[in-house]
Amino acid sequence: MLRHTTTRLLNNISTRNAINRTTIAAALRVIPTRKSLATSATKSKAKHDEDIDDFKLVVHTSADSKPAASKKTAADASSPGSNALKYAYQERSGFGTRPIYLDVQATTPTDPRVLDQMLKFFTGLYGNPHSNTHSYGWETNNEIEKARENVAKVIGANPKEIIFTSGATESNNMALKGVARFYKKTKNHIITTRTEHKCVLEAARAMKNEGYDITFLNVNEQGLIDLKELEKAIRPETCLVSVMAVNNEIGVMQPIKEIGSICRKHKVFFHTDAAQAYGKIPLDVNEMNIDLMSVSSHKIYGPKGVGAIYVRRRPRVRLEPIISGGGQERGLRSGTLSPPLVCGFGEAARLVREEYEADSEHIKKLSKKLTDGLLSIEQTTLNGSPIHHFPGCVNISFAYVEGESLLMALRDIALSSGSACTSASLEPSYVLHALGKDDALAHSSIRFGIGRFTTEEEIDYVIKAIKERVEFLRELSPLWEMVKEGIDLNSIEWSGH
Ligand SMILES: Cc1ncc(COP(=O)(O)O)c(C=O)c1O
Ligand code: FES
Repeated sequence: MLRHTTTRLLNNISTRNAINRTTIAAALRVIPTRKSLATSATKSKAKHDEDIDDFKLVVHTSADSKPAASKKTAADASSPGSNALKYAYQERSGFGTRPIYLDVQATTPTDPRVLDQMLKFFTGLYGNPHSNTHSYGWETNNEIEKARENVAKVIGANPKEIIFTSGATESNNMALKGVARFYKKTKNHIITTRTEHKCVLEAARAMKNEGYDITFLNVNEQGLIDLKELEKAIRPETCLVSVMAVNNEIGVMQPIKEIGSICRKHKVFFHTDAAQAYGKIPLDVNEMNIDLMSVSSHKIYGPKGVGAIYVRRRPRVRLEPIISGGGQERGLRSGTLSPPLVCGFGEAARLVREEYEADSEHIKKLSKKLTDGLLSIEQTTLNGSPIHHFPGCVNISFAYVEGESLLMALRDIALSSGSACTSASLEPSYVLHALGKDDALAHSSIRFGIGRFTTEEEIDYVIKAIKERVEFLRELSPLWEMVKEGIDLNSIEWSGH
């Protein structure tokens, strides 16, 4: 019955068949008809009807309610394209019109096949997987162990080395705090980098407050650490090196295998935050000498609120648990597991292996198209190494355009700047700063995330929309006017007030 509901929701896609990403993407969204758009425009109907033949891109955004506003906006500069989609999509899921989703580093949509696997745990299979005195417990536990195997296979690990957690944030905290606390009698030094995710930086800061010494490695202008600097930083009292595999803001891939061999040579444990890398780039814990790895389900089309930490058994890594209790998960993470989440994660992990080639090829192709399209706009730069780079994360600076204004003008595309506009703080991205970008450039940078369900039509639309809106915003900028006149802005002495 529930399976039927999901299936109906998915517009009769047989979720057991091999994936057809276009079919699934199309089932999740439908291009709005003129009629539906016309009814959504409540005000100035006459004006709207008049405009209906040259729809403004903005009418499909959250600004839908005021499509006929007289004030000229950046989006007014845009007009429908030829190859590109005419409009951002509308979802059929009952959540109204939505922008195109290009924020897959924040989270990915749940794959319908994952949801199908999860539903049975809310109905028949409700046993506690840790109950070992009856079949309710055994049957759920069997499913959990299948999930563990699927999660382990992606990185060449033994299933016994996988500990389920609530996500990569918890796993990162376990690695940094757990290892450091376990070895505190003899070791008190942790090495990490300046471009880690906040949860690693904050966990490191917490350990500093507990008296540990922390080295934050710098990165070069490409976003890469220097291996010699890493080797020099290792001391006899270093307990852990933690370096992320793929950066969430700029997609830069650190040389994980080389870092692993340096750490092994010096007998220091190596942890990597692979939240953005797991299932997306090749990772093998043995080949790369990785001792601990954090992964997250919702970055690979699985449910949110679940993840795992890989903890090597030989040579054994010891860590002090941060959650105490009934001793589940080898005593490292107490608490009853959530079977729907864990098994959804397991199915997502099975699918990333099965779809690896197709996903990688799809993402690479769309990424090239997007990058080429956006870099053809003058005065734009790709942030981070173009070579050591996961193509599904493209971060571009648009000089002389304020990031906030650009995001405002792009409300029909769900994007993130990784800077002030998307967070409560007013600081530009610390990651771009670490690469040596100045405030202005860091402020004009946008991250584009491409995933399994992104379509070529969406990319065509995005390229066109960005070109038009960057041009429009630059036309409003006195700085841009000066640049066009050939004035060297660095030669100007600005008067202070
Ligand atoms: C690199 C990185 N580490 C950790 C996390 C946190 O993952 P989770 O949401 O599973 O806690 C994220 C997610 O934003 C991430 O991108
Ligand atoms: S304040 Fe938003 S990008 Fe600078």
